[in-house]
Amino acid sequence: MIEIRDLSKTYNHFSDKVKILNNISLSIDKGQWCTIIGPSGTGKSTFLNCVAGLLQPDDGEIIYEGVNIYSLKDKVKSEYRRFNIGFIFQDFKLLPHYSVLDNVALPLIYDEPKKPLYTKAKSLLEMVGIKEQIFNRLPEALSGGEKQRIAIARALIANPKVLICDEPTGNLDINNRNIILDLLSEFKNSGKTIIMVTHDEEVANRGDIIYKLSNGILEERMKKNDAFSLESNN
Ligand SMILES: Nc1ncnc2c1ncn2[C@@H]1O[C@H](COP(=O)(O)OP(=O)(O)OP(=O)(O)O)[C@@H](O)[C@H]1O
Repeated sequence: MIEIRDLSKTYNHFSDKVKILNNISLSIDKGQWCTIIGPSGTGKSTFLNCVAGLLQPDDGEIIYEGVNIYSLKDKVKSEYRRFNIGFIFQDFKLLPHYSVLDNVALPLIYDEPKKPLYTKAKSLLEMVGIKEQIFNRLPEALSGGEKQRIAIARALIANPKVLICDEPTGNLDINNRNIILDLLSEFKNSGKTIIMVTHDEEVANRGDIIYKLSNGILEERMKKNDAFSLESNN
């Protein structure tokens, strides 16, 4: 279970202060797939970054199974995140000087023996539909969709309990999108938790619960067949 309590975040733009998240409280059950939608610039990535322990909120607590991550020292927090929380960034954040295979293996390079780690990395890459021919390429020689799938494989390498995804299918064609959605469904069915931001209605409807972020507040939305269209909300 993830408890988000009274989460607030303000950005400063010179003398202006803009409140992006306004006292958000939310519980996400273990094994739940929670989707967040909302117009561009409303703070969805900010919310995910705060929840993942990557961006210190101004106020509030983020509690993973009793662990308040912002009360941990930086090093302990990074370790906690590394083994419990997988994060798929909207802009992938692949390391430019490392190969596809190294990018996927790197999170655990100091923790696991190299041979089984690389075997696991290869099998994850195959699961997301990346062919062996590009395992040794650098990220600059990849398409957006390939980068996105590699970022997904990297997020899964440590077998995290929670996967936080910022538009994980935004660059994918329908076939690859469906491969990733099936993989995420499998992840969820094994008791893991997903928190995902998306602009794609079909992707949003794969979640158990949908929230819309606007004006700093999260509101629960009805799912497909309940007379709402994400188009009109974005
Ligand atoms: N580090 C920062 N400093 C100041 N303002 C920021 C910072 N990061 C984001 N913002 C602003 O905060 C607002 C929310 O940004 P955020 O990226 O969280 O939105 P979003 O809902 O994820 O957008 P999108 O759907 O376009 O990805 C935007 O107006 C953005 O310009």
